[in-house]
Amino acid sequence: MGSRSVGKSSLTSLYMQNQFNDSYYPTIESTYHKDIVHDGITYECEIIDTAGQDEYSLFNHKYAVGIHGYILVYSIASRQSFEMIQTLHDKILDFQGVEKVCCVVVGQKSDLGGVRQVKTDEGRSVAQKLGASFIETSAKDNKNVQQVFDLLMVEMRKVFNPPQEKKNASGKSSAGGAASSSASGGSTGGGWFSGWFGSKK
Ligand SMILES: Nc1nc2c(ncn2[C@@H]2O[C@H](COP(=O)(O)OP(=O)(O)OP(=O)(O)O)[C@@H](O)[C@H]2O)c(=O)[nH]1
Repeated sequence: MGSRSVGKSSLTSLYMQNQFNDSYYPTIESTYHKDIVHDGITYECEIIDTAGQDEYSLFNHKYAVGIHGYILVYSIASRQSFEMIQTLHDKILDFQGVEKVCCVVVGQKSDLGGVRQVKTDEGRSVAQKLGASFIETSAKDNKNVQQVFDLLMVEMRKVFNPPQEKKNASGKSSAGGAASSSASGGSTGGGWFSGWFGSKK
């Protein structure tokens, strides 16, 4: 999610199809499916590329129900798009009725350093304030695109499918590896998140 033209579709299509398009076609909404392997577990993921938002856009309730994580994108060349990050995050919390969501804040178009309006540190500190991960990317230069989705997987795994504690021979607990999580899949408690974030294998 994020303001118009910050590069949400470009990030998604690069990640899904390894394609970048210089032309701009405003998105209505596109949904993609991908099996993502993270830490040895395959997750069936649904990725929704939304239309660009502004502060007056109505929040579509389907972006709150059954969604496990958010990629909030701004352009480093647009302060206005940066200011939308907090607004969007507030709307998400409001609609979900929770105090925290899994989130990655993305400063897109890092190739436009010459017309930068948002410093890297500003992006990082807003992400910190929201308890989110942070990364700057350039879809144009194919820089850090894969990492955006990896970071979100890390955030979501921590919350929805954490490695289980294992007892070792001495009886002491240690964090389990990937295999220990595979049986539980995404059903770590049911409720609103027991949708697609389930392990496949
Ligand atoms: N310089 C530069 N341009 C980019 C980058 N990513 C996308 N663009 C361009 O920015 C424009 C908008 O990109 P989109 O991916 O359509 O943006 P969007 O956020 O999906 O736009 P909406 O659908 O309106 O919300 C296009 O012309 C892209 O080619 C980037 O990393 N650097």
